[in-house]
Parts: sequence; C-alpha cells; structure tokens
Amino acid sequence: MIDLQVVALCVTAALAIGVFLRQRRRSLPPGPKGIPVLGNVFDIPKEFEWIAYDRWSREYRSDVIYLNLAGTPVVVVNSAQAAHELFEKRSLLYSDRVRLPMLNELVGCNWHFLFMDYGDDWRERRRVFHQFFHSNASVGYRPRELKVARELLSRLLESPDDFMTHLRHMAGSLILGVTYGIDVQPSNDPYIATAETALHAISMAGNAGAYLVDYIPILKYVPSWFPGAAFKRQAAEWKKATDAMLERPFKAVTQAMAEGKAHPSMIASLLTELKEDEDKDRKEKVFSGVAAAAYTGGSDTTVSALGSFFLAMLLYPDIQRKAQIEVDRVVGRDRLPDFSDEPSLPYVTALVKEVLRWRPVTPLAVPHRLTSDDVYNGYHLPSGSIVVGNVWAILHDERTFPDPEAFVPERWLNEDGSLRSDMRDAELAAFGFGRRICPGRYMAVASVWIGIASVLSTFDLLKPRDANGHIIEPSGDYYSGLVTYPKPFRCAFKPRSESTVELIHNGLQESD
Ligand code: HEM
Repeated sequence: MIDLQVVALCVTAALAIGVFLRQRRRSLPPGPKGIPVLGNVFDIPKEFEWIAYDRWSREYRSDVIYLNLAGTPVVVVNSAQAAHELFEKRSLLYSDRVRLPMLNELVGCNWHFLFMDYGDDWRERRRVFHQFFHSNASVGYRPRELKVARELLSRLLESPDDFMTHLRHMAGSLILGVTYGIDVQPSNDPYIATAETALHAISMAGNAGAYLVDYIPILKYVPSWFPGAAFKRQAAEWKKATDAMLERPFKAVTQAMAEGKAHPSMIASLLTELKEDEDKDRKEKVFSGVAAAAYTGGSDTTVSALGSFFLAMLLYPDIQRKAQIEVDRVVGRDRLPDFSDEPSLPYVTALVKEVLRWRPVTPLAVPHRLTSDDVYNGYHLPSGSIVVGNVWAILHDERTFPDPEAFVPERWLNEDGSLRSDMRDAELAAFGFGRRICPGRYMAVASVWIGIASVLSTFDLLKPRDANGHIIEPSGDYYSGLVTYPKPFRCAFKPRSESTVELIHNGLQESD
C-alpha cells in the first residue's frame, strides 16, 4: 500500500516537473526543438551560423530565438530593435562575457579585456584604451594612417598579387606605431610576425566549443602528460606565443625610453604619466595587456574590411567608376587624397559604410553573457545565457536595407548625394553592441576610409585574365569565423595614369 502511495507521488511529481519544464520551455523564445541532453548541438551549422540564425528567426517569426547547447542557454538577437532594447537599454545585464577555460586560463589570455568579465578589471582597461582611441584622440593618428595607406599604394605597385599580405602589413604597422611607437621593417618584421602568431593562437583557442575543456572546466587540471591531454600541450605552446606578443614590444619601448630614444606612443605616454605611489608592476601589466588587445582587435578586422572592398570593386565595376569620378572631381589627378577631402567625398564614405554592411567583418560580433533572468516580448531569457548579436541579420534586414545582398553605396545617401543622418544606429551594428561596442571603431573607420580613397584615386581594380585571355571571376566565397575574410581571389591593379607611379612616390615622401 505504502509502495503504491510512493509510486503515485513520484508519478505526480514527475508529471508536475514535466508540465513545469514544458511551460518554462514555452515561455522561452522559439527555436529549433533539438534532442534530449545535447539540445541543438547538431542543429547549428559549423560554418556561417548567422545565416541559419536569420532563417530560424524568420521561420519562428521572432527576432529573438533560443538554442540549447548541451545545457547552456543561447539567445540569438536578430534585429536592430531587439539589439537596442537588450544590449543598449538593459546594458547592465548584457555586458558580461563567456569564460572559455582554454583561452582565458590555459592559454592565459586573462590580460585581454575583450575576453574579460564585466567588472572592475575590464572597466580599468577599457578606460585606459578609451583615453587613446576615443573619437578626438583618434584624429591624432591620421598622419600615421595616411602614411601606411600611401605605403600600401607603393606595395601594390611593386607586387600587386600579394595584396592581402600588404593589407596585413599596413594594419600591423599602424597599430604597432600607435601603441608602441615602433616603425616596422618593410618586410618580415619581427614584431608583426610575433603578433600574427599570437593572433592565430588566440583565434584557435577562442573558437568556442572546439575544446572539451570549455564544456567541462575540471579537465584543465588533467596533467599535460596524460593520454588525451594534447589540448594542454597545445595551450602551453600558444601561451608562449601570446606572452611574446605581450612582452616583446613592451620591453622595446621601456628600453627605448631608458635610452631617451622612444617615439611618442600610447605606452610611452602611459609610462611617463605613471605616478610614484602607483603599483608599477601591476600597472605595467595593465598597459601591456591593453596595447596587445589593440593589435588583436584591430589587425584582422581592418584586413577583412579592405579585402571585401577589393572584392566588391571587382564585382561592381560601375560603383568603382562612380566613386573614382567623385575622387577625380574633388582631388584631381595631380595629388593623392588626404583626410581634408573627406567632407567632399560623401560617395566614398557611403562606399566604406556599404563595405562594412555588405560583408560584416564580425558577423556575430563577440558573444555577450546575460547576468540575471530577463523578459523580452513576454519570453523568459535565463540568467547565464550566451547572448549573440546577429550583426549579419541586422545589416541584411530588408526593412532597412532593401535588396540587402546587393552592394549599393547609394542607400547611405540622400537624393542630393549628401550622407543620410538617420542611419547612424544601423551602421554601428558592424562594431557590436552596448557597453562592449568596439572601442577602436574611430581609428578603424578612418584607416579603412583613407585606404579606400587612396586606392580608388590611383588604381583601376580589374578582374585579371588567364593565358587564353579569359576573365578570371572571383568566387566571392568567404572563410567563416569570428572574423570573416574573402577566400583568396585574384585582382589586377592597373595604375590609372602614366603619372601614377610618380604620384605614389611623391605621396610617400610627403607622408614621411
Ligand atoms: C573594421 C574594423 C573593426 C571591426 C568591424 C571591429 C569589430 C568589433 C566587434 C564586433 C567587437 C565586439 C563588440 C561586442 O562585444 O559587442 C569589437 C571589440 C573590440 N575591438 Fe574592434 N573592430 C574593428 C577594429 C578595431 C580596431 C582598429 C581596434 C583597436 C585599435 C579594435 C579594438 C577592439 C577591442 C579592444 C575590443 C574589445 C572591447 C571590449 O570587450 O570591451 N577594433 N570590435
């Protein structure tokens, strides 16, 4: 009899839990159903996830969708309105990051404020960074941006086939100059090489979900020699690379300062302003971490944007012509563009905005983490959710960007050719959200702008021909990832006039 009562009680409890879970599930945002325990692990494609998220958002008629990654709740935000409501208006709840034991602890990237929890350590570093990269401070870097853009022209002239390498050199040279005052070598620069190796390590270790230790953190205590602990040996290798990026250029500045030979730079200013009573060792760690974060945040991203620009110019030659007509009218053919031309080149500025929209550099920005339960549109969003802003969906929303797959700079312009003032929020999505929005965006936009204006004024970008005279079409394909790039394609850079070589040569000397 008692046994029966116990059984009945258990059945009732199980039913109640089932109902509770169903109700809870019902109040979560919609999304694909998934399987027991693993949830949606197999639903999410390994590449170009943003396209699947966008499709689900349409299928389920909700701008916020819910996924379950083996027990970890994931909320994907697919519209500008929802992004504004959650990341901006409720930014206090949506500014944390997801901790990845592989990256943060084993590779030791705790110094990088991109990956830091939302708290005092992050705030301190973001403040230091902001001091040097806010909109007015960034204006101070224009001479250097101009210089590296002109060096890019000269390199394109010399070895056009290596254009992606040249973009990488340009981005690295700019950031190492601004942060450490380092003038890099024309090729095979050791500082760029060190930083690129570290960048590769970070992007591998930061590939969320690639390492079991990210799901089962206790695995970090497994000794390196243990069978199956290859991830720990790999992490130790990557740590060497990231430590080198942190330490080498920083040491070069302190040494140059001691010898009285340091060039002006972010690190030199910070160290000079350091007060006697401050904890020097701790502060130096903060400063070196912030400088290294600038490299990792700013190099791949700039390269991706300019790579997409080259591709767009091959696919949309009429737009290239239209932009060149504007550049020729304003700048002429006797000099190269500089930043003073910017207000008179709205079409070029619109083209830059369209590059960042058409092929977003970071299609899912960097995931945030929700720190307490929340409700949106009647849906329950659980505390601890990974919250992904679908930049791609927002920038391809046909309500704001009709025919979103087409490359149309005109969408950023009024009928009279001036820039639209009502599109500011839309373009910001390319740089992420809320309190975590990219703090390097002013420098990023300026360096991409001067790079694009300079190339348009000097070269026609053309599809090359093969030995039989047939045009080689670019595939237009992209690599998927946190930062996306066009897959290798060929592009011919034809100097626009006989005086181009001389113009580039003179431009280089002027900017020195
Ligand atoms: C076209 C170029 C760039 C794009 C598209 C871009 C995009 C982004 C995005 C999407 C985020 C994450 C925002 C979020 O969490 O919601 C971010 C963060 C960050 N970016 Fe950029 N970025 C670019 C260039 C730069 C440059 C040039 C720098 C450095 C000078 C930089 C430094 C950073 C840093 C330090 C963070 C971490 C911010 C934090 O977590 O608080 N970025 N960027």
